[in-house]
Amino acid sequence: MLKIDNLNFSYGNKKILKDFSMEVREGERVALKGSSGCGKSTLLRLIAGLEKPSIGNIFFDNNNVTNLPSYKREFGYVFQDFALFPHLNVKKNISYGISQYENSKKENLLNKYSKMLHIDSLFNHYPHELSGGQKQRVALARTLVTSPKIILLDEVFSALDEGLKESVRLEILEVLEELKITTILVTHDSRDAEVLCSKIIEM
Ligand SMILES: Nc1ncnc2c1ncn2[C@@H]1O[C@H](COP(=O)(O)OP(=O)(O)OP(=O)(O)O)[C@@H](O)[C@H]1O
Repeated sequence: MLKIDNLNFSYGNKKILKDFSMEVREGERVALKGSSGCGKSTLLRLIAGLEKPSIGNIFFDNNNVTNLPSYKREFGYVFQDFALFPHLNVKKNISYGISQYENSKKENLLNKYSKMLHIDSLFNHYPHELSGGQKQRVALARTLVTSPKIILLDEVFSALDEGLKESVRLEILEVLEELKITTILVTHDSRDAEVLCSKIIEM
C-alpha cells in the first residue's frame, strides 16, 4: 500500500539516502532501525511530505504522492519531542487538527481516543503539568483523531524513563493493534522494534 521506490535525498551536497526502496502493506507495523544520523527521520519527513526527494517516488494505494503536499497525504506524524502546544490544554491540543469538525463528531473522536489512551481525566491540564508518558499519549491522540491513513512515529519512546518505557510500549501496542493502523516507527532501540513491529528494516 505504501511503496518507496528508489529514493534519493541530500542536504546540500551531503547525500543522506541513496536508492532507498521499501514496501509497507496495509495494517503492517514496520520499524526503521539504524545508527544515529543514517537518515531515519529524514525518510519519515519524505514520507510525510515535509521534504522532497531529488530522485525516486512514493506511492500510496498505487497513486504517486511524491509531489503531493503534506496535508493532502493525510499521514499522521508524531514527533520525537511530541511538539504539544504549551499554551493549549490537553483537550485543545488533541482537537487542534479537527477544530473544523462539527461539535458532536469532534467530541466523539476526542472521547474515543482519550479513553483508549487513558488521558480523558487530563483534559484541563497543560503540557507542562504532564509526565513524559502522558505527553506522549496526548501527542498520539492528537494525531489519531485526524484518522490518518498511516501513522509515522519518530523515536517516541526515547524521552521516557527506562522504568516507564515498557508499560507505555505495551499500551501503545494495544491501541495500534486495536485500530489496525499502518505504522512506521523510527527507533534506535531494538526493544521498541520487537514489541511494536512485525517487520524491522535496517537502514
Ligand atoms: N535540516 C538539515 N540540514 C542539514 N543536514 C541535516 C538536516 N537535518 C538532518 N541533517 C543531517 O542529515 C543526516 C540524517 O539525519 P536524520 O535526522 O535523518 O538521522 P537519524 O537516522 O534520524 O538520526 P538520529 O537517530 O540521531 O535521530 C544527519 O547527518 C544530520 O546531521
